[in-house]
Amino acid sequence: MRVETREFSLQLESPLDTAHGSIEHRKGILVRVEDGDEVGIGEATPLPGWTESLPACRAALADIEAPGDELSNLEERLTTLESTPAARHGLSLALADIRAKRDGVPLYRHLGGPEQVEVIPANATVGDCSPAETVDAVVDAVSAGFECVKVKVGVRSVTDDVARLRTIRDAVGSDIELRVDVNGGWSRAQAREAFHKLDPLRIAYVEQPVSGDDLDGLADLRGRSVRVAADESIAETSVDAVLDADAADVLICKPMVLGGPDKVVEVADRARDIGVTPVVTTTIDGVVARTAAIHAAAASPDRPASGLATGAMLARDLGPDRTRLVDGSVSVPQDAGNGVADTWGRR
Ligand SMILES: O=C(O)CCC(=O)c1ccccc1C(=O)O
Ligand SMILES: [Mg+2]
Repeated sequence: MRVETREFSLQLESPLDTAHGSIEHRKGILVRVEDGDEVGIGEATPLPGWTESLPACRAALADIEAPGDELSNLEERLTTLESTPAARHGLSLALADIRAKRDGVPLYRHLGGPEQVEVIPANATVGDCSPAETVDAVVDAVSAGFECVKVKVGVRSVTDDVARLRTIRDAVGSDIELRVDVNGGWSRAQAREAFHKLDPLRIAYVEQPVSGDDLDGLADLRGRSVRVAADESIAETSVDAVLDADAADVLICKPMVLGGPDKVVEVADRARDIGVTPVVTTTIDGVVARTAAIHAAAASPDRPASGLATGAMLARDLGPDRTRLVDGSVSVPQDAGNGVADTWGRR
C-alpha cells in the first residue's frame, strides 16, 4: 500500500467578496492511496477561518505517510485527524473512493445513500458587489435555471443590503428562493434590524448573521419569518455546541469543515433527527472534493438546494469535471467511487 500527497494552488476566476474577507485562491493537497490494484484520490483544501491552516494540514498528512499493510490500518488513522478536518477529509475521501470502487458502487451509495440519485438542486452563489452587478448576476443565474440564489451581504450597511435584496426580489419575482449569507458581519442589533426589514422579502434563511462564536445571538434570532443558518459557528465552536444551544434552523454542512463526506452524513442525520435542516455546500474546492460534496448531498434522504455550483468560480481546476450543471441542478456521477477523471497526473 502506498500513500502519496501532492500540493496544488487554484486561482479563482475573480475573488469572492464576503464580510469575512475575500477568497482569491484555494491551496491544498491531493491525497493518493494505492492499495493492491485500486487507487483512491482525496483532496484536502483547508480554508483558514473554517479549517486548519495549510501548514497544519500538511503536517497532519505527513504523519500518515507510513501506514501498515492493511487499508484498515489507514482507516484507523482517521481518528488522529479530528482536529485537522481538511486533512481528515483528504484521507477519508481517498479511502472511501477505494472502498466504493471495490464494492462497485458510486460514493453516495457507499455513504449509505438511496438506490439512484441522478441530480441535486443547487443554489447559485453571488458575492458582495454593487446593487446593479448583484441584480445582473442573480438574473443571469435564474435565466440559467437556478431556482435558488444565495447572496453575500454584510459588507455594506444593513440599509444598503436590504435595498439591494429588495431590488433582487422585484427582479426575480416571488418563486425564486433567496438566501442571504452574512458571514458573521452583523452585530446583534444590526441582525435584529435586518431580520425585521427582510421580513417582507421572503428570504428563506440568513446564514451566519452574527459572529461564529455568538451562539446565543444566533438562538435569539430564531422564531421569526426568516430562518437562521449556522456556518462559521460550526468551525468556531462545534456541531454539538450549535445543536445544544438551539442556535440554528439550518446547519451548513461543509465536508472540508466537518472532516469528510462520511462526517457530513453523520452530522446531517443528527441534525435532521432534531428538526434542523442540513444543507451541503463546498468551501470552493477542486473537482475531487466538489464531486465528493455532491455525493455527500446525494446520500441524504432530503435534498434541499445545495451550495454545490462553485466549480465555475475557479479559473483552473485539478482535472476535468464529469458533473454537469443543467437547469440549476448538478448531476451525480454514477461510476464506482467518487467518479472523478484522473487528477493525479496533472498540476
Ligand atoms: O454555499 C454556497 O453557495 C457556496 C459556498 C460558500 O458560500 C462559501 C465558500 C467558501 C467559504 C465560505 C462559504 C460560505 O458559505 O460562507
Ligand atoms: Mg456561509
